[in-house]
Amino acid sequence: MATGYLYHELFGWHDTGTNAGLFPADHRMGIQPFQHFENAETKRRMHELVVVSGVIDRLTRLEPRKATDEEILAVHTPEHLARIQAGSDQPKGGDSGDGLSPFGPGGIEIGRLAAGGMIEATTAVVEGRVDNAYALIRPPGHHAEPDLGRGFCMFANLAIAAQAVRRTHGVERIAVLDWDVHHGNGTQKVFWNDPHTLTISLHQDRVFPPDSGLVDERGEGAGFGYALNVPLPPGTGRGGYLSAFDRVVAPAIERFRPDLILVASGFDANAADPLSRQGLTSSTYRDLTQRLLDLAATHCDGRLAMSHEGGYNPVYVPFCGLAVIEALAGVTEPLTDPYEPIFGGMAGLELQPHQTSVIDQVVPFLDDIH
Ligand SMILES: O=C(CCC1CCCC1)NO
Ligand SMILES: [Zn+2]
Repeated sequence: MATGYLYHELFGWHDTGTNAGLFPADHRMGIQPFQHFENAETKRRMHELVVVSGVIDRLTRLEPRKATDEEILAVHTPEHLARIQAGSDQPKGGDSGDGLSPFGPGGIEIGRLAAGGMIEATTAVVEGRVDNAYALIRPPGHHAEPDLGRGFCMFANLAIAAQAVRRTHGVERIAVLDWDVHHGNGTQKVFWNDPHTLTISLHQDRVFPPDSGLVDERGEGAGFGYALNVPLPPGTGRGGYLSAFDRVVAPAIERFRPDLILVASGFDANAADPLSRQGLTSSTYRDLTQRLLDLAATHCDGRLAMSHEGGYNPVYVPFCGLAVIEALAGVTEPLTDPYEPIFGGMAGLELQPHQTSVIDQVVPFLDDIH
């Protein structure tokens, strides 16, 4: 099993400042400066665990490149690209659009590298140079809409990669699973009218964007039925996620028969994340990945590529991310996650009736996938 792995030190230099990602320091309000939730540390620590664990030796190292204007404009508006460029030209940088997504001077170049990194990882999979791939990129992308960067995202990295391989390699049917704890609104919006791209988002109900990711968001026009949303209640753990996968994700992908599976891979559904209230541990991420590998093997010669998104606990995200990469690479003796007994041992992480009632609402929608 050849697994591609893409990371670059420049991803750690994407500068998100000290407003903690939400509010600028202001002593009059008691708000102290603190590094942005979306900071280099968590992703750098995940990379370092991939290296120190030795798993890096099992991977095929891929190199990012900068996405071109043409590749970015296949998804984004010229105005959005111009806004990012204008901010990047400022002495202190700018913001991707919503005021929560800052970047430093020259920041567009790192944004291009993130989007281009996912293009390279996805292309390597489509060309068969690797069986599957993980792009540990930054800034994240799944909230970025065609005309607006938001939720810490600058460019819609995964969507840009999907459109790029469509153009260069004629890939037709692409299934996207977003298991970041926040709704994949950007990816959904890009493909809202597109029956050739199935977007499935498993997320905490109305956590972010607060008015987004409801079960009745199903796509429009020819794309109706090709957007699926499973807004899981706060506190959902292993049982709810595996049930959502087995009852919604797997049958949807089986009906859709993709040529390629992409994952917006955020780890902020982990049980110790500051920006959500779910209860996942590394073993569930590993099991979700194995399930995807089985589906990819059955439907699209194993073609599976993952784009890193959120995840904000610098101690635990590395273990969750490593578990995914170990599964992709077919590691048979994975590193023990020391936190699994603590975080996975909490009460109530098995499937709950109120979680089943959400999943039950989505299952009938599978009939609209052809
Ligand atoms: O991880 C994220 C960012 C979520 C934050 C954006 C503003 C408040 C919550 N999205 O996947
Ligand atoms: Zn997130």
